[in-house]
Amino acid sequence: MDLFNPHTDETTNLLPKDGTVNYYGKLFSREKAHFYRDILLNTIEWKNDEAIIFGKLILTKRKVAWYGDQEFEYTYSNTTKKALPWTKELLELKKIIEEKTGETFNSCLLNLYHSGEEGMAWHSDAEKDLKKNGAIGSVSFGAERKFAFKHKESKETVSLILEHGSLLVMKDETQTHWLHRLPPTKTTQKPRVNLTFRTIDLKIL
Ligand SMILES: O=C(O)CCC(=O)C(=O)O
Ligand SMILES: [Fe+2]
Repeated sequence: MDLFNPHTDETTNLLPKDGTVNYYGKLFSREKAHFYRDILLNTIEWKNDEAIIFGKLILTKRKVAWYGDQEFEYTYSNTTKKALPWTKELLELKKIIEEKTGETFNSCLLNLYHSGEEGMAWHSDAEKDLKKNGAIGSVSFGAERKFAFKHKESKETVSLILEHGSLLVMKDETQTHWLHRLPPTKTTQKPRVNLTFRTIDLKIL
């Protein structure tokens, strides 16, 4: 199913069952979105992501960065990362997303896709350090890209386009029952910056 339904808004659950995904559309004017895209490209400490797969250290083309309230250590893909302190713009964005969604976040994982050739494979964000069923606020700047969900059992899919300056929220049981991915595409050579605001569960650290 493709969701290009003009009647959906941020109160519409895009998933038919087993989780909640809300698309808020563009939160920023074109100018403001350009401003955040450029400042994030230039001020974030981007690094190629490291993963250990079958015992081998792999470096991704995509770049990542992790920021948070304190120096949390966060483990995924068998590697441990330490959060950097918030930058001015990340704190501004965190506040805007918290006010929009009524949720709170204590960390943010950022992804930089240099062009449409780079994407992210099917996965769910249910690492043990993340608050269970906590909301994830995903903000996109730069190239518009398709984003897709696939139910783990029924294999149903739902997809949408993430626009420049937009917000998507995944919450409730979404990570337990659905995978998501950012498919690679030949339709753009332009970069995209994605921010996923998350809550690390401090009780288990
Ligand atoms: O780039 C995106 O929109 C999604 C990134 C993502 O799924 C993740 O960082 O876990
Ligand atoms: Fe994800």
